[in-house]
Amino acid sequence: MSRDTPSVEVVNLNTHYGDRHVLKNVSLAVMPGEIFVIMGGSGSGKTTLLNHLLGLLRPTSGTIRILGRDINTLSALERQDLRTRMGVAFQSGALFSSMSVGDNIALPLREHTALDETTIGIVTRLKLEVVSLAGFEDLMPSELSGGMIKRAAFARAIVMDPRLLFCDEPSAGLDPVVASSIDDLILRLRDAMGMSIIVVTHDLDSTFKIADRICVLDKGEVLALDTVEAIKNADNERIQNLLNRRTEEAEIDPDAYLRRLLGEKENHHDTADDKRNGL
Ligand SMILES: Nc1ncnc2c1ncn2[C@@H]1O[C@H](COP(=O)(O)OP(=O)(O)OP(=O)(O)O)[C@@H](O)[C@H]1O
Repeated sequence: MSRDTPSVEVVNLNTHYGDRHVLKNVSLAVMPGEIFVIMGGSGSGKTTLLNHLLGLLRPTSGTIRILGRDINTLSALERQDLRTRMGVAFQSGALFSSMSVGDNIALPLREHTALDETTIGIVTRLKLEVVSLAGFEDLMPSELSGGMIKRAAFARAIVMDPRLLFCDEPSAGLDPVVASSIDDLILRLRDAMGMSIIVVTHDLDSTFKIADRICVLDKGEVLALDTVEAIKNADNERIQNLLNRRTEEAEIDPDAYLRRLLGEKENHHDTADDKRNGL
């Protein structure tokens, strides 16, 4: 495969759930070494598109080529071979709770390679080091923090040195500092391993930090596909609405929100009115 062959190429993809048309003529191409972010509001079709790229759904019409192969024409064996060149870091981490971190990460090597246990141990420890979890192989997933679980999921996703890495909502459920460190990890993985990385997210801060290009989905359509700068400066009203939604959310005062949820009244003791009223 040449450097000019897209790692992922989607042409005129259409999907229906029953009568519902959920992906409408979606076309895109992800180039080698590119971090490509699929973003959009809830229900815009991000997960459906990701599931297509992973070969988990069949489209109503359209073509999907992964690493140069049309995934809907592959035999079961060819499909399995292709899967070994794709890594997936799921939203929840999806580690097996009954296995140690090291065994979770070694699993793809044990299932898909003939490597001996010594080599598997070395590769596992190397990948843990890449995600800054060196020395954690004997812990159980329940002993890890949310951010560490995501890191371990990344270690497992890259253990076979994939050409293509998929990340589903990598920053979901993390506080901003930990989320930002996961963004740094994604950038570092791309720079160190040169793979294409496809990230599905609705986190705008993360998108703007890591993306080479952004595909904005809206109601199943590609609303825009461009660089960070171009998306930020787009004068399309629907894109601006998506970007502004973040601004509105960021303006919510978390303490006031919590007080409202608890049914507490606003505290007026320091207001000018209270002082005037002698309170
Ligand atoms: N299995 C299903 N059967 C029927 N409709 C579905 C199914 N899965 C998703 N949908 C619908 O398809 C549309 C796209 O859903 P999808 O989950 O791909 O969106 P999304 O962008 O990933 O949303 P979110 O960010 O909330 O996860 C939505 O209207 C959703 O209700």
